[in-house]
Amino acid sequence: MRSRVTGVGSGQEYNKIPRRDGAFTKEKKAITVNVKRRVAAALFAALLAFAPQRPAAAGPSLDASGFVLVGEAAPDVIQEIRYATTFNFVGCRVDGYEQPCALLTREAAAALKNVSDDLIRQGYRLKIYDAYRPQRAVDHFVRWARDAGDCSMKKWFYPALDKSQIFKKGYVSARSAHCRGSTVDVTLFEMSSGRDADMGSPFDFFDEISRFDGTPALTKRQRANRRLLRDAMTKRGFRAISGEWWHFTLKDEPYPTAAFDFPVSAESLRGRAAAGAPAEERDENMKVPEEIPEK
Ligand SMILES: C[C@@H](N)C(=O)N[C@H](C)C(=O)O
Ligand SMILES: [Zn+2]
Repeated sequence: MRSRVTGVGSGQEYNKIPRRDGAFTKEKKAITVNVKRRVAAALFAALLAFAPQRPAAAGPSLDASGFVLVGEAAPDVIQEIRYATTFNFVGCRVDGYEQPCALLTREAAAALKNVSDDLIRQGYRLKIYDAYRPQRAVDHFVRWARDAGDCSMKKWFYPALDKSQIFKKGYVSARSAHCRGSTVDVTLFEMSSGRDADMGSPFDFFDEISRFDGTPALTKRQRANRRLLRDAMTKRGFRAISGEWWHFTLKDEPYPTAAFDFPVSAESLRGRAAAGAPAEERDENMKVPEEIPEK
C-alpha cells in the first residue's frame, strides 16, 4: 500500500506519494494554504459579528457595598451635612443628598475614627460638612455655575469672587474626589468653648483666605487651628490640599479611579436595588434587614 506524506511549499500544500524507485511524486492538494487562511479569517469575522458586544465604558457606579455610615463607624464625629440643607453656596438642597448623613468608604471611615479618637484626647471633636458626594450632586454644581443670574448665596460664600471663577480657580471640581468616597470636608469643634474652632474663614468660603496658608490677615490662633486639624488628619493617613483648609482625601483610597452616584442616605447601604430605585421600590427594600457594617 502507498503511504502519503504531507508537505508544504510556497503556500501550496502537496501530498508526497512514494514511488517504486524510492523517490516521491508531488500531488497538489485541492485547497491551498491561502484559501484556508481566507476561510479561517471569514469564520473569525463571522464569530466576531455574532459575539456579544462589549458594554460601553462604565458610568458612575451605584454599588454602595464598600461604604458605611460615618454615624456608625465614628459616632463621635459631629455631622453638619451642608449640601443636605439650604445653607450652602448653591442655596438649596443639592441633588443626591436625600438624608443629612455622611457616607464614606469603610477604609476612610476607619481612618476618620482614629482622627476623631486622637482629637477627643486633645479636647476637640471633629465636625464633618461633607463626605461621599454623588456624581449627580457634582452635576448640580456644574448646572448652578452656568446660571450667572443665581447669586443668592454670594454674600456668605463668595463675596469677592465672580461666580464664573469658582470652577476655574478650583474651589469646586467637576470631577470631584468626593465622588470616590474617601474624601471629607471637616473642621474642629472646641469642647472647652462649645464652639467651632476659629479657622479664619468658614467652610466653603471661596476666597484666598481659605488657602491653608491663607493671607497675612490670619491670626496665630487661626493658623494653629488649621495646623492642628491638618496634623491630626495627615497622621491618620489623609492628605490635604493647599486651596481649602477643610478638604482631605485618604491617601490609600480603595477606589482611586471610581466615581459613585448612589444617593446619600442610609437606604443606599441596604443594597444596590435600593440605591437607584424609585421611592416606592425603595420602601419595599426597607424591609430587607439592615446590614451591620464591619468595624
Ligand atoms: C465644594 C468644596 N466643598 C469642595 O469639596 N471642593 C473640592 C475642590 C471639590 O469639589 O472636590
Ligand atoms: Zn471637599
